[in-house]
Amino acid sequence: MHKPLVLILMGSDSDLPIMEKAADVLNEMGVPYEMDISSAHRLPERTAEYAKNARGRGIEVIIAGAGMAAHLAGVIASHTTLPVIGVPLKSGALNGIDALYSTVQMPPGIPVATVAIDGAKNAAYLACSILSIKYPEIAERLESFREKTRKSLLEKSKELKKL
Ligand SMILES: Nc1c(C(=O)O)ncn1[C@@H]1O[C@H](COP(=O)(O)O)[C@@H](O)[C@H]1O
Repeated sequence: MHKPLVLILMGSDSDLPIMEKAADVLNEMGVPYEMDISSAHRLPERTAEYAKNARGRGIEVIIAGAGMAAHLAGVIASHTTLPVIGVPLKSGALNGIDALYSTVQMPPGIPVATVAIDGAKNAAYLACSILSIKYPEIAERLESFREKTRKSLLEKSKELKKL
């Protein structure tokens, strides 16, 4: 069993249906990951420990997903210099706009690379891109995924023209 390179954290188990899409992509890409629930609001000490220990445990990228007042990714970024990818989640009365703003609007020096609302898949692809700098096999898998997407779209275009 390979040691996890990506840590996926989410603020609540209610975030799992979206956040497991990041796990699906990492599985497809053959990237070992670890996934857990940890809230900066409800479990502040544990969340800080997760972030502080991540690099020492061999984690290279962190993906953090949360809805509403989504401080999880930013708080994690404040405790580590690893790249942190934030996924604002659609939850609560404001449909994810609250989570988007609170994830993306970080003060200078503590960046969170923020993907779209519910963009868990792209968070995983971005994690793969970051890892591809060091791991040529991940770069190759990304290339072949892009090639597959390209071919499938061209095929669909051909089918459409037949109609
Ligand atoms: N934004 C945060 C944080 C945090 O930022 O630390 N912890 C939980 N939450 C979010 O609260 C929403 C409602 O959570 P519940 O469904 O557990 O009530 C979830 O989307 C979660 O990510």
